[in-house]
Amino acid sequence: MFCVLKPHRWKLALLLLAANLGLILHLACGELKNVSEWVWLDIIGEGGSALLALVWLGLVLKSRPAGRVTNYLALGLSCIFFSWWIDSLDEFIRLPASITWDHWLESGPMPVGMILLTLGIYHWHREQLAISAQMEKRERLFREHRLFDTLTPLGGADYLKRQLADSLQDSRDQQQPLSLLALDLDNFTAINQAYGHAEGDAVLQALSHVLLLNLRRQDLLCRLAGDRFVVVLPNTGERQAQALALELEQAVRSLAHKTRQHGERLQLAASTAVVMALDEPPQDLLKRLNLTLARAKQPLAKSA
Ligand SMILES: Nc1nc2c(ncn2[C@@H]2O[C@H](COP(=O)(O)OP(=O)(O)OP(=O)(O)O)[C@@H](O)[C@H]2O)c(=O)[nH]1
Repeated sequence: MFCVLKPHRWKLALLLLAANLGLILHLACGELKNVSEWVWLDIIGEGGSALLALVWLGLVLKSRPAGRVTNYLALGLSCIFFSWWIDSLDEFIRLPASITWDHWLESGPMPVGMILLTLGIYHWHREQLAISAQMEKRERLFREHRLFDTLTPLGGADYLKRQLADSLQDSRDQQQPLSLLALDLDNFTAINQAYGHAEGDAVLQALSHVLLLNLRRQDLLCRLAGDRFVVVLPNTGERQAQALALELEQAVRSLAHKTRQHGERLQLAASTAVVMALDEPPQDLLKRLNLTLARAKQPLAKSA
């Protein structure tokens, strides 16, 4: 408790000094009342309020980081405590009727304290809103993180569907074409069988990097499943998408991936398909893309 309050020791020492000065001033100018004159209800009410203000101050200082907002709150509560403290002193000490400064000491700090406290609470509220917004952003990032593939640095199927829905909406709003490109490795199963699953994983990782390097800034590459990748191409018509697909096929053929065990070069090839988005839901567009890809793969399947 005390080490938490350590950064605020000067504020607390000042408050203690002010409270003691008030007491000394009362003792110097007045005289102690007899116990029979004490009004217990007032003592408990005023003294209890002063004590509670001290507890609030301790809790605020303990739970908040030092800074501007904490200073407002601490100063406000200190003023309120001081007012209640001076108020409770006249329950024990009688001051001559000619003295008026005790009214100033008693009533002056209260409104100042209330204003400072209000300012502090207002800024605390704004601070809390900023923290909540930050937390929400982090939570969203975390949620999106789970939609990412564990093998490649790419989004998975769920992420693709989400982004596709947004891209379709953007393309409708901006009246710009949107195309989708699918790329599937040919005979990837044979690589897994000949060199093992881990080597297959390494191929998929290398492939994802090569594809990323060959795409534009605005394109979004995702791994749909296994050896199938899908690219969302904003502001792209079918011809441009087909040209990009040919470039990607070429890049895959040129990829000189070497196996980890024997350093043997793997001859890779991929099939591609392209569709342009119509006014349709994301799942229909993906279905059309998969069908087009299946048709592109048909000659390969027959020759196998
Ligand atoms: N290494 C590895 N293999 C995977 C992964 N996910 C799926 N696969 C394998 O990828 C292969 C995909 O099979 P297919 O879709 O028939 O692909 P393919 O053998 O390339 O056949 P075609 O596409 O017709 O040329 C299967 O053998 C899966 O076991 C993965 O994360 N890592």
